[in-house]
Order: sequence, then structure tokens, then C-alpha cells
Amino acid sequence: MKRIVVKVGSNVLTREDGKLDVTRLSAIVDQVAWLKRNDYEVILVSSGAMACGRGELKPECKLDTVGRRQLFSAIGQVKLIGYYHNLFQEYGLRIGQVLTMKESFSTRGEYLNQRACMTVMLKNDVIPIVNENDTVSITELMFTDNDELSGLLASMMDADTLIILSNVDGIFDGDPKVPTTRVIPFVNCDSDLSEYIQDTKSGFGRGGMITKAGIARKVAEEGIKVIIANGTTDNILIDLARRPQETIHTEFRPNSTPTSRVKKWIAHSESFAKGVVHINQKAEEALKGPKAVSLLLVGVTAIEGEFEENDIINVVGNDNKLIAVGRSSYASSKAKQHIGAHDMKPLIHYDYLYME
Ligand SMILES: Nc1ncnc2c1ncn2[C@@H]1O[C@H](COP(=O)(O)OP(=O)(O)O)[C@@H](O)[C@H]1O
Ligand SMILES: N[C@@H](CCC(=O)OP(=O)(O)O)C(=O)O
Repeated sequence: MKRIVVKVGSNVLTREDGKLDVTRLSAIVDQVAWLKRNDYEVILVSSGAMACGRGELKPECKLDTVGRRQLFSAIGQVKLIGYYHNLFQEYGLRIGQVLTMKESFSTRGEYLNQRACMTVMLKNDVIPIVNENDTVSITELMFTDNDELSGLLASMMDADTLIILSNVDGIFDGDPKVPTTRVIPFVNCDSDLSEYIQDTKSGFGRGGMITKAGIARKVAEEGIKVIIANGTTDNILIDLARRPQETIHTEFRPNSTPTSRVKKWIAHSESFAKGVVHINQKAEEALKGPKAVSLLLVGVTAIEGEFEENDIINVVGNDNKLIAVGRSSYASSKAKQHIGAHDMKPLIHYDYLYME
């Protein structure tokens, strides 16, 4: 059985007037039902709460961005999940709602709890329908958008494929509005797409194509195939499953050596880091080299923050650019005492070191 995470973006589910496109939502349900009949396990990450709420009421007074988000998503999520419930029920399929937030993945324990929740649903043939809990996740620890959430889930659930549905056919080799630009069919983990992607977002989306491509690359590096395709195209999910070669999309080719489960967790934990470790040029070269190496204290030049053994820490080079994320084998107090020291156990063992 193949496990797929399907992310349906705001732009797929929103009409031009900002309200929910029920016809499109229904078409997505039809396609997911087809996937289920064809032995795919599906986790659906669905945006659309705001779109659903927007059409429901006119606020009594002028609201700021946070207030609007809280109000509309609170009303909208109920309606959104109601549509999914009714439409999937027509196919005899059971759904479950998962509202989550970035903080719910911040420790290994919480991460495993989220995984257990999804696993028990899949085992019982329930389709998880996931969205960020927009009513309460308003801090800087918000997901950039649901692309980030779907990448995290695909990685956490060891999915075979992550399909990100947006309102474009894939990543274009220039501005998608220019008629001469074309969709890039394949992207390798090490390709640089920065010259192609514009810093524009479609009407109702949050992250834009830059974050989508960043997430896609990270997930593909972990050994999961990532597809970016157009969710407004009829039967796109069925066509991607049945005749991918003839179906327009961008595929991020998965790395052939899959990442271990614990590294996958670390890979998506950068924002929960409790400390920052600065390393010298030689250490940076060693980490980036072809051999698998641990980070030794001898290459460390400075340590910021207070952390305990097993906390997540970020590793930066001379230019302060993030090089790696890892799990510390020391508390910061002890590590700071031994900066530059030889013959000590590694600060981050290779098994717990994820290179950016
Ligand atoms: N090179 C590119 N190829 C495709 N889309 C691009 C590119 N550069 C920028 N974009 C923009 O990214 C948008 C999709 O991202 P986003 O607004 O976050 O959608 P969603 O809500 O579906 O996640 C497209 O509508 C397009 O305007
Ligand atoms: N959680 C929000 C959507 C977040 C968002 O816009 O994400 P995206 O569809 O990736 O641009 C909602 O349900 O309205």
C-alpha cells in the first residue's frame, strides 16, 4: 500500500471572491475516494478554513489580521470539515479532524504523540484531514503555511509521496504568467531554483512558491518523492497516479538513501533549537564533506543559549548561515567549558546531525 500526503492549498479551494469553492472541494473528495479504492493510504492536509469563514459573517467592528484569522478560521473550520464529512460519507469513507500547531512538534515526545495519532487513524481506515489550528497558533512559531505542515507530516509518517496542489501546473522556469515559460518536470535535490521563482503569492495563499520549493527539496532529500501540481485541473490526482508521464507537474526526485526517523525529526526542528553553535572553517568543511562525521568540540568557536543534553541546537558557520541542526550530547554549561577541546565525545553525534 502506498502512503500519500496530499496538500490542498488555499488557492485551490478559494473562489475569486475569497469564499470556499465547494465544487472544487467536492472534486478533491472524489479523487481521494478513487485513491482509497485503489489501495492508497491518504493523509489530506487541507487549507480553506479562512475561505469558509469569510463568507459566513460580517464582523461587528474592524478587526486586525490576528482577530480576522481567529474569527474566520474558527467559524470556517467547522464548516470545512462538515463538507468533507458529508462528501466522504457518500463514499462510505470515514474522516477524522486533526488541528495542530508547530509547537505540538517541538519535543521528540510531542512529535511521537502526533505520529501515534495519525497512525491510529490510518490503522482504522480513517482519513486524517489536517489543518493548522489557526485560532491559537498566532505566535512566531506559526507554520509558514500548510506546505511546511504537509512536509513535516510526510516526513513524520514515512510517506512515499507528498503531493502539493496549488493553482499552478508546477514550478515554471520563469514567471508563470509569461506564455513562453514552461514547467520544470524534474528537480534534483541539489538544483538551484532561485533564478526561476518570483517572490509573488497567489491571492489567498500564505507562503508562496519559494517556501513550497524549499520544503519540497528538504522532503525529497529525506527520500520522499514530492510533486507540485495544479489542483484546479480535473482529475489531477488520478492522472498523477495513473499516467504521471503524461501529466504536467514538477517532481522533486527523492534521495536514494533514505534518512533515519530520528534525523527526519531533527530536520524539521530548526525553529525549536535552544542554542546556536558557531564552528570554524575546517569544521564546516568536514561536516560538508563526503564522509559522515560528527561535530567535535575542537571545531567549535562559540556557543549561544542555554540547553540541556538531548536538546536541539543549530550549527552556524562564519557567516552565521545555518549549516546543520542536531541533538546535543552535552548541556550548554558543560559544552561551553570545553570549547575547542580535543579528545572529548562529539557535541553532536553523526546519527543526530542533519545537514541543511
Ligand atoms: N517559478 C514559479 N513557478 C510557479 N509559480 C510561481 C513561480 N514563482 C512564483 N510563483 C507563484 O507561486 C504561487 C503559488 O504559491 P501559493 O500562493 O503559496 O499557493 P498555495 O496557496 O496553493 O499554497 C503561484 O500562484 C505563482 O503566482
Ligand atoms: N490554515 C489556513 C491556510 C493556511 C495557508 O494559507 O496555507 P496555504 O494554502 O499553504 O497558502 C486556512 O485553513 O485557511
